[in-house]
Amino acid sequence: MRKPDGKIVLLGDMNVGKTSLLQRYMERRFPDTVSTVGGAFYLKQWRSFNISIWDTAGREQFHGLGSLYCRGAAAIILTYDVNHPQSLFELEDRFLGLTETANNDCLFAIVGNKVGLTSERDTEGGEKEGPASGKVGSCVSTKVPKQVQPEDAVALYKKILKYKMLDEREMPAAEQMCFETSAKTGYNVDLLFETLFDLVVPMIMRQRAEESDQTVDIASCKTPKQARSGCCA
Ligand SMILES: Nc1nc2c(ncn2[C@@H]2O[C@H](COP(=O)(O)OP(=O)(O)OP(=O)(O)O)[C@@H](O)[C@H]2O)c(=O)[nH]1
Ligand SMILES: [Mg+2]
Repeated sequence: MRKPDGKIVLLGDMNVGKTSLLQRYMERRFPDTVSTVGGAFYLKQWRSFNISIWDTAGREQFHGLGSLYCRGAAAIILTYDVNHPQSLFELEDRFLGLTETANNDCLFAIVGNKVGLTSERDTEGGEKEGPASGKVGSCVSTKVPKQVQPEDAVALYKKILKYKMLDEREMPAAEQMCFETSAKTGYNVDLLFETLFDLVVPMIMRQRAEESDQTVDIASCKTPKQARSGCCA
């Protein structure tokens, strides 16, 4: 298998929908998930480049692995659940510190997943409590009001650039890098991943160009003996 040319890592609290987002994008479906153990990756070919996309476990017990997965990352997707403000706070408190091992010019996307989440309420207006409640009746779906607003994500993005001492003028704008998604319906999921691929590809090309500048072409190098002229050559 060819070594990936670039790496993108999904980070965020358990249950925010990291695995679901990745499966929605790569497999075009929204299957039942189980909480991730450790990490796993998909390979995506984008133009002529191979990009690995890493899914990580949000569970506290796997926290220590996060910085290993972030090593050499070109982009990190910090994921939260728009219905759980705590999951946004956790990004700053618990997950940002794991990104120290990423590339110096690593990009950050802030993703609020589960937009348009609905809860089923019966016609009396009470919230459906699931099969155990024993309630029977006609149900209507109502949208759960979002608990986290896009401005909160934008504020976090700007804070991250400051924390990383990255120049805001040289980085993609917050509006380009903050997304609201639904892994369930697919809303904005392609946009998220493909925006990142398009940003990561020039980084890979730049890195390659820098590496080839530093490479010494042994064949074209003359040994001191060959280079010398005169009677002893
Ligand atoms: N309604 C709705 N549910 C979602 C969405 N995304 C994920 N879920 C549900 O949220 C739960 C958790 O999703 P996962 O993708 O497993 O979450 P995770 O972030 O990978 O969790 P860990 O692996 O434990 O870190 C599952 O029951 C999903 O079906 C979404 O966009 N909308
Ligand atoms: Mg998972």
